[in-house]
Amino acid sequence: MASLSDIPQATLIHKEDPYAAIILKQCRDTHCHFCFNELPADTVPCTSCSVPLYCSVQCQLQAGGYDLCNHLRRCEFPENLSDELEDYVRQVTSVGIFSSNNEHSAEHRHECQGVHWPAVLPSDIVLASRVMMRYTQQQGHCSVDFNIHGILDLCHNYGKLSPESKLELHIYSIILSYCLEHICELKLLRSAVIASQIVILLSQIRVNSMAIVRMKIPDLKGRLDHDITSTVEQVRVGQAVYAVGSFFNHSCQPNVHAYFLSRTLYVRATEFVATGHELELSYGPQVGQCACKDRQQLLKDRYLFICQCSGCARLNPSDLFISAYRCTKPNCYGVVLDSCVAKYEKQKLNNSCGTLETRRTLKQADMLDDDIKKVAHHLFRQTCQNGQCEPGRCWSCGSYHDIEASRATIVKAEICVSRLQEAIASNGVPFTALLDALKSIDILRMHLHPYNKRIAEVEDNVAQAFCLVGDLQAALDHCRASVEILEKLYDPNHIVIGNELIKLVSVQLSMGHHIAADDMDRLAAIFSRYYGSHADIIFPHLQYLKQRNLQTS
Ligand SMILES: C[S@@+](CC[C@H](N)C(=O)[O-])C[C@H]1O[C@@H](n2cnc3c(N)ncnc32)[C@H](O)[C@@H]1O
Repeated sequence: MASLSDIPQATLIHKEDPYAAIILKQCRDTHCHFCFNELPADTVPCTSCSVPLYCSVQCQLQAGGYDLCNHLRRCEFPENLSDELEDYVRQVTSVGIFSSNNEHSAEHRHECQGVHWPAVLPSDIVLASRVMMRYTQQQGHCSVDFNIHGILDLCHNYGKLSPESKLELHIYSIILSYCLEHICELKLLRSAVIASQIVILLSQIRVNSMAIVRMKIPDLKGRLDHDITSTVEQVRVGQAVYAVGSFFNHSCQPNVHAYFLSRTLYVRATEFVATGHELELSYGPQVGQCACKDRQQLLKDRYLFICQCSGCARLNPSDLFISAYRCTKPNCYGVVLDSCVAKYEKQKLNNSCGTLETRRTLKQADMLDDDIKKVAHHLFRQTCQNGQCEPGRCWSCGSYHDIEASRATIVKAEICVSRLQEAIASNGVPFTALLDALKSIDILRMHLHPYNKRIAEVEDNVAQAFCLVGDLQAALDHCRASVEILEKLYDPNHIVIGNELIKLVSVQLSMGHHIAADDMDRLAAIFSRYYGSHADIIFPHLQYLKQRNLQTS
């Protein structure tokens, strides 16, 4: 997926409804089975089987239960339909919701009649059935003798699956073809061939389906501002296949951001993208979130590919800092890496620039970030080859750091951090737990690089604890200390920084401080870069903070 023209930052570049979607099992009682929004108190069940719950009649109609579909196909309206609803039904049927070649298909229809597939079968298996049924509904016939894996024409990774996973797919394929033939009365011609094609469809769905997420934000009214220091959380509510959205590759430093309103996928450019450049979103891990080796491992385990994005291929400061130890020499900012991280980072250098000789001739120093020059000075010298960039050696001055001894000390310090986390979870923080955690931060800072992510995490925990005990000034100081580190690990305009700024701003408002217009503008700019005008819908607390700030001024 590459840009055909220059794309300005924050531009909405893609909007798409899913080809097929399904609610996750754990959300069946809490979220609408069609739009995936939270269910209101008055839920609307399916008219035929009462199993799926919807937030409104509109969603119920669009999902299309068996009876409803049959009535509407015959242009009859169920007797108990109100005038208002009848109007709505006329409207949706006239735009083709239940006609052939429709935009939305009646995705629940074939699962209605008490069969209840989504409660029994794994989500991706139900998704496969929905893909096939939608295709046959569009084609207007009830037999299948075609290229099932050609319906979506997406890539798959069947060849890379373990024998156990392959066997599992074959078993589910047989179950699915049996269900489609015997329950949905779908005629699967040449069923042995069809079963093997369903296997490929299933592996396509495993590679290409996306998790639909919602932001979990509590009602802020009546709560203290500093109560929202740790509240923004992404919750997976559904799984869906988007025919075009599936073509975006992954990058650990993405230039586009995907989010959802109802079940619609939105993709927005988070930076300027020049003509011809690849448009890449993140499937999960990102630079700044975890070390390169952990990102690679996660993508390999979950998606079975070795990530070749620019974030993993090129040296970047974040990957050097994120798990580094500090140099023993005072005032030296050099990174000290353990053997595993050092191996990865040196490999990147070799991949991008070849031999040391080439590196010198390429004037590598000009190509690298200033931060890298500061913390890994030896990358530009021959001494790197002679052991200065070995594990345990500072990559800037070459001093030796006993990593094993540091690890042992850190393990002890972490015990106090765990105690503090437990106290936060139980909403009661004893003073001694807080004091011990403060000592732990000092120990971490003595052994870890100043931009090591663990320090940011512990600073954040301590900020939360100070909020709970009501010492907001201390909370603010620790929150700032955490943000300062995160700004070194992520782009300063990354959404993660936006979320951290919300915490900072809300603590400041609780203290009665007025927030500088610059800070509010920065916050708004970050959120609109990722969510455009949808930011206020998805994050209602942004508006709340703006109003509170006006009241404070
Ligand atoms: C959802 S598809 C993306 C579109 C796919 N590249 C195509 O041409 O249809 C996901 C697959 O693309 C490949 N892929 C995506 N991002 C990648 C990356 N950063 N490095 C290597 N392979 C990647 C992997 O094979 C992965 O299983």
